[in-house]
Amino acid sequence: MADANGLFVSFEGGEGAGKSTQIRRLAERLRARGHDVLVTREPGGSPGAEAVRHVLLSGAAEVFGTRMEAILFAAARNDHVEEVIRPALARGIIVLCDRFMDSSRVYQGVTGNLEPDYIEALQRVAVNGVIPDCTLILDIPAEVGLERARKRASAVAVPDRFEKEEMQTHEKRREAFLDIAAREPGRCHVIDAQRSEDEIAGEIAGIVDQRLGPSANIATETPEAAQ
Ligand SMILES: Nc1ncnc2c1ncn2[C@@H]1O[C@H](COP(=O)(O)OP(=O)(O)OP(=O)(O)O)[C@@H](O)[C@H]1O
Ligand SMILES: Cc1cn([C@H]2C[C@H](O)[C@@H](COP(=O)(O)O)O2)c(=O)[nH]c1=O
Repeated sequence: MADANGLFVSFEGGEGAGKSTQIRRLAERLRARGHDVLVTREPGGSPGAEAVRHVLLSGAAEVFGTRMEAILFAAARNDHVEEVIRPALARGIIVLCDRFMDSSRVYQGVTGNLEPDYIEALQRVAVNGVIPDCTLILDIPAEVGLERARKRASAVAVPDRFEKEEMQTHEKRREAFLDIAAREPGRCHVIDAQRSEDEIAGEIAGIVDQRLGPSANIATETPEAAQ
């Protein structure tokens, strides 16, 4: 479990599901309520892991075998955990992470055809006990998510090498995220990501407030603010 008083929330789902959008909105909401929030992402989130991200998402990684790729994702994750996430949680910070270990289970494990035992062993080393308290799986048909990602890419960036894969592969990933949610209902919440941004943000706010309990609204805990 996560350390000390912080809360560790990961966001998972296919390309263009709306993870970054919802992380931004949740961070704004939590900060407005007096919380200290860290927004981070994977692969990346620490200087070392960002360097690995650059390689993994570029054409250079096309010559890597799936095992090498999985090990690199795990190495980047361990650096991110030890350098950034664990220290933040120990200071009571709420950590919102765009993708985490479930992405490796799905992308390298299920669609990369790696044995579940191999992926799980790598994840144990990578996370070293730091498991999200709550994982929000943004669920959307692959076609809809990719269309969103394509529109965004034409405005800001080129698609990464994972976004270019077959539709069938993306659909298989959607099912794999749903399987994880079914196996770990205490940690995972499936969010229907085809709705409006406001509707999704409202549902996520409710889930996270519940996880935070009585401390959900620090800003209104002073007698003056409560009036
Ligand atoms: N609920 C929504 N309805 C319609 N469009 C949305 C919604 N949420 C996000 N978008 C738009 O879809 C695009 C993808 O959203 P976003 O970048 O948040 O997704 P993501 O899951 O982080 O994607 P990726 O995993 O590919 O980085 C953006 O242009 C965003 O503005
Ligand atoms: C953490 C993680 C990520 N991936 C893949 C999934 C995406 O296609 C990219 C990240 O791009 P994003 O725009 O930042 O979502 O990397 C993966 O294959 N395995 C992982 O563990």
